[in-house]
Parts: sequence; structure tokens; C-alpha cells
Amino acid sequence: MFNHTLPNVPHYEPAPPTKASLEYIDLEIIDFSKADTEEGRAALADQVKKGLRNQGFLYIVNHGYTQEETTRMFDIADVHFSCIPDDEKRKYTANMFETGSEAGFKPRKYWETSGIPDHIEQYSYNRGVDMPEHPEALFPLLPEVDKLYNFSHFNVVYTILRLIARGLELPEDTLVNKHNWDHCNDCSIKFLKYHPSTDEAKLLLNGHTDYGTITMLWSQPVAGLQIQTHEGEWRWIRHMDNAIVINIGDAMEFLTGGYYKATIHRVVQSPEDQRQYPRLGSIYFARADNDVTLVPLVESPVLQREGIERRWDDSHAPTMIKWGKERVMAFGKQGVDKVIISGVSVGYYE
Ligand SMILES: O=C(O)CCC(=O)C(=O)O
Ligand SMILES: [Fe+2]
Repeated sequence: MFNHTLPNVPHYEPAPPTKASLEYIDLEIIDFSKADTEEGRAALADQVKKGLRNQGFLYIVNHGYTQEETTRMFDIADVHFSCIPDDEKRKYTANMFETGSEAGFKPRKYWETSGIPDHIEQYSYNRGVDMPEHPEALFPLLPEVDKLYNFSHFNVVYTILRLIARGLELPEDTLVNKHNWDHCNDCSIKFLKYHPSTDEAKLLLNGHTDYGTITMLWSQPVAGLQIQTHEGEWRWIRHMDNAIVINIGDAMEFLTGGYYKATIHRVVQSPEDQRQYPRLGSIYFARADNDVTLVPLVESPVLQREGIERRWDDSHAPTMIKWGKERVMAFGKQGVDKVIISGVSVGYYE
């Protein structure tokens, strides 16, 4: 709940929803208020399974963050871009191509998208707010970023991981136990801002899969996010007030032996009526603990019945941290549209 002792930050007014008629995809809506009972969890586990098998994306509603809290989160997100002087931004810039870590700022034009320098600024908190340093303007906000971390990891990600484990007929905490808060891992909160551009860039973020296990993306009104269906068609994600959009990444695909596939998604230019607005985002990326090797959960009766796709011999499987770092080093790099990691080819799509 809110109290007036919270630090003052400018209010971020989001763009009005688009009136354009777009080809949206229908996703399963997971109502977390049903997760309190055994019967409810059984039904949600089935629904999660259906959504992840069919689209690889879901909505979550009634997750526990009020609209007021979500609005405040977006206000805080914008501080990272609007209230920090450029020289401070430069000081905390991530060196992703060299280190494979996104922690800190990514300035515009660091990536190349379809041959054009990108228009995205982002700030990433990798593994808690306890990174060595942050720009001074962020200090007063760190307790609230910490609250967001806790909410994302324990309330949302753990609930989804339990529902997924249940759907695989595994003990409920099988996946939770691979996402320990007190272990070393690369879970991150990323705020990002797509600045309006005057160039003709149609693609704002290259098609990709996320590399972790679960991604939770706060729905926001500027249309742009599209997912690729099993049939290879691009469909738009519709904004839903105060909903969280969930998708799974490579690591979950590997842990489930391909039973759940990481869905390819991208961000394209918004419809005409939203094009002059920035697009502010807030995302939580859950990643398994650094030392988790990405091998299938062969003890799952579901995977045993349905078949397991192996991407590598277990003895050659990468750890979560290795997979993530190599993905970050290659993404958005000029001239790189494909990378081989542990013998598996990863493509970046248009
Ligand atoms: O901005 C978005 O809607 C999606 C961003 C995304 O896919 C990512 O950062 O991995
Ligand atoms: Fe993504």
C-alpha cells in the first residue's frame, strides 16, 4: 500500500490505447486469485499447459499488484531515462558484447536492428538491486525496486513455476528449487524505453527468444510486441490494463526437453496513432541458478510419455550462466544473425 513518505517522482503519462485494428493473438488468461485452492491450482495448471503449448505466451491477472502500484512502477521506470544526466548514464553503461552482462545502461544505437541502429534505452538490474553501483538519482528508489524484485520472483515466478511443475506431474517445487533466491543467478529487472524515431525503421527489436526460464512483461498501451505462431505468422499482443504477459525462454525449453518451446517475438513500429509516443517497458527475467545445467527433467511422467528432444548430450549441456552470457554477447551485434552455442544454432529474426 501507498504512503506519502515515498520519494517524489514525476508522473509518467502513458500513451492512449491505439484505435488501429490489428491482428491480435488470443492468449490464455491466468487468474491468480484462483491459486489459493487445490481445485483452483489444478485448473490453472491445465490452463498454463494449454497456453504454453499453443502460444508460449499467457496473461496473468489478479496477481496482487494494484493499478496504483503498477502506475508508480512505470513512474519509477521512467526516472531511469528522464532524470539521469548523460554523463552518469555513460558511467554506468553495460559492456554487453564484451562481458555478456546487461547490468546497467544500454544507450541507443548500441544494437543494430535490421541494419539500422536501435532506438532503445534500457537499464537493467541483474540479480537484485545490490549491484556494486547505481547512479545517485536511483538511490531513493532502490527499496521500491527491491519490492518489485520480491513480488516478481516470489509471487509471480514461483507461482508459475509451481503450476508448470504440476502440469509436468513433478513435485510442485521441482522448478522453484532451481531458482533459489539465495544462490547466484542472473534474474533481472529491466526497464526500457523505445524513443520515437523519424527514420523508417519498421522493426524496433529483432525477433528473438528470451534466454532464461520465465519472462514477465508488464502490459503497456503502445502496441508493438508481436509473437510468431506455430504457423510462422506474426500476431500482435493486445494491451490489457494491469495484466502481466508471461512467456518462456530457451532455458525452459531445454529443461522440458522441447515440450514447451520458447516463442519467437519481436517489437515493430507502433500504429500511426501511437507513433509519436515513447514506449516504456518493465520486464522481469527469471533465470535458473547459474550452475543449473540445461538438461531435460527426465523424471517427468509427462515428458516420458510425450517424448524428449535432446539438444545436446547431458555431459555437454551448458549451464544457465554460460548460455545467458553467450546469448547477450551476440544479440544485436552488427552482422550477427546467428550464433552457435554449445553446438546449438540460435538465430535472430526479422
Ligand atoms: O518491449 C517489449 O515489449 C519486449 C521486449 C523483449 O522482448 C525483450 O527485451 O526481451
Ligand atoms: Fe524478449
